Amino acid sequence: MTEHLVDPDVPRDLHAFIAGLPKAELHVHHVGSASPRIVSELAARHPDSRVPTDPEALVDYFTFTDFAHFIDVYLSVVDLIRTPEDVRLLTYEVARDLARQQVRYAELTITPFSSTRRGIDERAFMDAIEDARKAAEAEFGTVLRWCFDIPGEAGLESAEETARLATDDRLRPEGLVSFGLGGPEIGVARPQFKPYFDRAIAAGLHSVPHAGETTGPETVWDALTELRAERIGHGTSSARDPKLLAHLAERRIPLEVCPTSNIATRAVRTLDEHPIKEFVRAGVLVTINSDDPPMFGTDLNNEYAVAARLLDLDERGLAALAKDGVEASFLDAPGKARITDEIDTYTAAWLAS
Ligand SMILES: Nc1ncnc2c1ncn2[C@@H]1O[C@H](CCC(=O)c2cccc(C(=O)O)c2)[C@@H](O)[C@H]1O
Ligand SMILES: [Zn+2]
Repeated sequence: MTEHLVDPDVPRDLHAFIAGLPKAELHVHHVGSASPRIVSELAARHPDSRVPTDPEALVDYFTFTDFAHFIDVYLSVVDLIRTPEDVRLLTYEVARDLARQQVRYAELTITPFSSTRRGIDERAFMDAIEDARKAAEAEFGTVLRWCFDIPGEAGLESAEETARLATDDRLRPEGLVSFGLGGPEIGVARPQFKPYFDRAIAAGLHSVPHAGETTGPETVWDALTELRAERIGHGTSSARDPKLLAHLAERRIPLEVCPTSNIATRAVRTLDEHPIKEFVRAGVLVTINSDDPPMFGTDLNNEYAVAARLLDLDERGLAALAKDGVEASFLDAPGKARITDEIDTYTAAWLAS
């Protein structure tokens, strides 16, 4: 258990239960998962960068005044990833961190446009992530899948490039399962990305845009109707629209909730004001995720502890939440059954001990 992440309002044995609970992570960004050790190693390699090399100094560097500041800092870390070997190392180390938390399956959001526009060869980029994915599965037992997201603020050029990389049979990596849209939402209307989502969906990819993180519920409606979203990244502002909540519940469209992220980017003021309780009350399928864990001083286990506190969950409630994450994933049925059975076996043994 990472000591600084022990929530004093959550019993220690519940933290221990969470630490051993098999889990799925559905909303976590590739570069945003770089540990302080990796970030400082890359920063030392590239002394022209403004990113601090001292892991202690990173805590201050990763304190954000608002969402725009977060994206600015995020891009300074993106700037540190310059070679295919940087990409491979990052991906492999992210898998190691996930495996340590008993994450059995993760859909990692990758922004290939940010790397190819910075000069990394597209073929070498795909080979690097696939090589890391296969090594991680063989060595840690954690299954990784990819979501390629459009960095919406970078414009339609980035949408075109992301759709091309995701749908070209010669480039598209085997681990790719979904297509997303990230970055700031203000001034970046979702409907303009419809043709790119149409292409990705026609190529067999699932639609998982961010929506309603920093703008209102109308953005979530746009993601549903225009981008045919099957899950919503964050969807925080959905709580302001009862019709939308009813729609999400009825259609079983999961929300990828990342509570600590919403506080760190100042999308929500405090954890106690987080709308997760409203989502559950409305019958919406809630999944718990970490978004950019080291940048937000969290990890997936801590997000489960936060959820336990906000939703007043015991071991059975946490196991149900973990199973909802598996259910909402894009794993095949046997893969889902395997993790769900593991969760049940683990929970029964814990409660019997
Ligand atoms: N909570 C989050 N909510 C939303 N997105 C999040 C979140 N966490 C991480 N991201 C990531 O932020 C990036 C944004 C990148 C971006 O806007 C941009 C704009 C202009 C140029 C370039 C460039 O690369 O040159 C990039 C995306 O990669 C996205 O995956
Ligand atoms: Zn995100």
